[in-house]
Amino acid sequence: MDDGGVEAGKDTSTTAAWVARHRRLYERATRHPFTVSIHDGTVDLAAFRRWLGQDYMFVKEFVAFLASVLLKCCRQSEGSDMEIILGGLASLSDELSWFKKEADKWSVGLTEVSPLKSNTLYCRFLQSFSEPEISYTVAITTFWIIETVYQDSFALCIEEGNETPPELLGTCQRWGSHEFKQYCQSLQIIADRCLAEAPADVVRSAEEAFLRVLELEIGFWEMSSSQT
Ligand SMILES: Cc1ncc(CO)c(N)n1
Repeated sequence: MDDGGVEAGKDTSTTAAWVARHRRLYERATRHPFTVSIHDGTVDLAAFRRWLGQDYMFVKEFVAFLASVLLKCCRQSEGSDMEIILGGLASLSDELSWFKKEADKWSVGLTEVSPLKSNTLYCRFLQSFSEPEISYTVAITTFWIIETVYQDSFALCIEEGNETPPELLGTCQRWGSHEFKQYCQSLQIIADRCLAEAPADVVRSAEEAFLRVLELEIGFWEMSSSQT
């Protein structure tokens, strides 16, 4: 069987194998023209402001999603995963305050923002995780890839040689930092452990969710950068 050498083996984690196998889609999500334009310093600030307002709404829904991941964790997992997820949930409190401060800075009225189509679609996907039938393995894998797309996207914008506008560096640092990367890696370790123990149909569902997140993230960047 020719799998391009990216099938999960003893040395490769399942999630790493998926990133390799779906490299092009992964890069469309993490090297999108919108975030690349932040890195290049050519970003349309109207698009950035649109992203900010939409992402605030997304993060509020993400809180509920994470609460459902936490609940599944408490019900289905022993171990120390709970502390990591709880830490992530707690840091969203800080993040919501940050959004409000940032919105002030950019004169974005958060109360007047209504969700655009791609955001609504993404939020609906997040809401579907409140179903108890969706397993902890699928949920934690989804959580990992959602965070990782932002981590990878914004890490580019603070890499050496970036032309990122100084007033956007705080945003990029929030998700692009080494600390956030370590957090994503701890989620990846949990996801891989769960996937290694999961039956094949659960692994298949988790890979489908992984792909769906990449598509939704691309849609979210598209929505932010579109002129309408
Ligand atoms: C759309 C989107 N994806 C991922 C994250 C990371 O938390 C975010 N804030 N927004």
